[in-house]
Formats: sequence, C-alpha cells, structure tokens
Amino acid sequence: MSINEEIIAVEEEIRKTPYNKATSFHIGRLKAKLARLRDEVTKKASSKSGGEGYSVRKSGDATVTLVGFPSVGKSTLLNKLTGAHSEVGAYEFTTLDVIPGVLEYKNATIQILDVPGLVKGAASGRGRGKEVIAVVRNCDLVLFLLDVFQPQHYQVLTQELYDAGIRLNQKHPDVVIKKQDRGGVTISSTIELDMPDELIKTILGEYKIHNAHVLIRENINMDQLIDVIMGNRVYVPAVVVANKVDMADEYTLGKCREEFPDATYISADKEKNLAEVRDVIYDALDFIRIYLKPQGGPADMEEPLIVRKGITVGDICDRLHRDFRRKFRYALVWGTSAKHPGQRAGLDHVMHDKDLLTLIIAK
Ligand SMILES: Nc1nc2c(ncn2[C@@H]2O[C@H](COP(=O)(O)OP(=O)(O)OP(=O)(O)O)[C@@H](O)[C@H]2O)c(=O)[nH]1
Repeated sequence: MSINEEIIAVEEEIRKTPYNKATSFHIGRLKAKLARLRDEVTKKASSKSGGEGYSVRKSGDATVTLVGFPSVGKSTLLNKLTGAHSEVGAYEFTTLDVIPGVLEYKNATIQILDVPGLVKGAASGRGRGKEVIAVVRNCDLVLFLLDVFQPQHYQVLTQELYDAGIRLNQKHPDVVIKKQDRGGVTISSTIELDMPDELIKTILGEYKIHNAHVLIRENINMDQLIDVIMGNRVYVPAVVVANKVDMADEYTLGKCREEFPDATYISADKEKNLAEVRDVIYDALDFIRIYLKPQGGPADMEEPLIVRKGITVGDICDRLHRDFRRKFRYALVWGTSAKHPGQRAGLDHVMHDKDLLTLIIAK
C-alpha cells in the first residue's frame, strides 16, 4: 500500500467509527497515525522539489497570499489592487509563477502574491500545489478568492491547507509539553478538559512520548493536541472574498451570502467593492502605528512605523538597525501600553497602537 492509499484508508476508518468514550482511544490513535502519514507525504513532496526556493522574498510590512481555484480572478484582482502585471487569461492556469504586487495603503506596504491555483491534492504534492503551500506557510494572511458561482471550492481549499499543516483563523493551542527522562506523563490543566487524561496519554504514546510534563490551559480536542505534538503547524489568519458578482443573479448571490455572510462581495473586473477589500486586508493584518520620538524632541506624527500587533520594543530595535538590540539601554513609552506617560520599558515590552516610543541606545 502506498502512503496515499494508507492515508485514504485511515481517513475512511475515522469517518466510519462512531465517536464515543469507548472508541475515542482508537480514534485518537488513528488521528495520530494520519498526522504522521500526512507529514511524511509533505516532507517527501518538498524534498522532491529539491528544496529550492519557490518562495518570493518577503518585502514590505506584511505578505498576503491570494488562494483560489484557477480562473476565479486572482490575477485580475491583484492587478486592480496593486497595478502588478499578472497575465490575465480566459483559460485556466494563466498564473504559472508567483507574481508579487505591492499595495500601499494607510502608510502600510503590503505585498500581495498571486500563486498558481491550488488544486485538490496539493498537500500530497500533486500539481504545483506544494509550492503554493510553501508560500502560504510563510505569509501573514490568506485571502481566499471564490467564484460566487462556485462557493463549494472553499471546502476543498481549506481542507487542502489543513492537510498541509496550515491552521486558519486559529490560535496556537495553549498547551506546553516538556519532555522528561523519566517519571511518566503528568498532566496539569487550569480548566476542566473534555479529553480524559488517559486519552491524552494514549495519543502522546503514539508519538513515543512516555515521560513528560503537560500543561494545558484551554479545552483542546484531539486534533489540537496532535498539532502541538507535531510542532510544525503554522497559524495564519484568513479572509474570504467572493468575485464575479457582476455576473451573478439574486439567487446565486443569496445562496453564497447565506454560506459566507462575512465574505466581501466584489467584481475585480468591474472594480466593484475593491476599496472594501483593501480595508478587509488592512484590518485582518492587525497593523498598529508606533510614533518614534527622539529623546527630548517631539514625536514624528506624520510617518508612524507600521508594525503588527504584538510587536515588542526588541522587535522594533531589530527593524530599525541591526545593532540596536545589542546596544539597547532602555525605552520610554507613552500611550495605552504604558503604566504612566514616559514609562521606562525593556526589550520585552509589548507595544500598542498609537504608542509613542523613545529608544535609548548606547553610543
Ligand atoms: N465577469 C467577471 N469576470 C471576471 C472577473 N474577474 C475576473 N474575471 C475573468 O475571469 C477570467 C480569469 O481571470 P484571472 O484573473 O486570469 O483568474 P486567475 O484566478 O488568476 O486564474 P489562474 O491564473 O488560471 O489561476 C478572465 O477572463 C477574467 O477577465 C469579474 O469580477 N467579473
């Protein structure tokens, strides 16, 4: 049996097994096996491609990947948003390589990548899918572009990315596994868990983890536990945009809206609602503005530094100059992240939107 056949067999068995307390251990083992098999396939696929770079170098403040089936209008949207010259064709697979475009919006420079259509089987290395996956793994936001006539594509696309270890609109589970040399598995949790300890131990056992401290701070399911054990998952935000509304009748549009009430409905070709797409991208990227204030002088309120939410003083040092972290003495912070105006802060201090920052760097 090939790995892909094995995967199908295990998936089938999971689907067929009714979930209850008695079968949960069996299912847990199957899921662990499935995750391992999928990982093997992904690794094989990437080693076959010689590991050579398909990736486009990241530039700007954030990178967005357009993901969609062939001919849904990705090249058209990219061109309209950024003025890049991605070839637009009325046939499938016009995008043969990654085409980067740059969207300048509200002081942010956002790189948008149009990648070859993701087709079923991408995670297993079919078509050019594995290259798309490599790009998606490294981006900051996935923009699913759907054809309003074919919303069912969404399911295929998200499943494809899921199988390749990409988790959309999810946070890394709040679980820490510390492997030990002996002492068995000890589990501590700060909340009540649906999964019994024995099941957690069974799943860990599938990965030959027999001695470990496990700290769990949220009510996770089996899949999330496996994600933590595998350790190579990426967590990426995603938004949905439905295209070609100019051709859609009320019924088609209504059906799509029912399924995707939060999607943005556009016509890339007729430039309808493109401003909304820019806002959706900007908001989903969670940008914040930091105003740099030279010591003793006024802050530069004209050109804030555009960074992502969660950024620390240390990260900002790295961005400004390669020596700043090493020569850093302390920072002064004004704004909502500061306990009081002009609070002294260290490298780990997390900045908020519209904070003012002074860096004191040794000469
Ligand atoms: N009616 C209509 N047609 C559109 C719209 N956007 C794109 N198209 C057309 O759809 C076809 C495919 O568009 P592309 O932008 O090449 O699609 P793509 O997703 O980049 O396709 P691949 O490169 O094959 O992955 C072209 O004929 C476009 O003119 C739209 O909003 N409305």
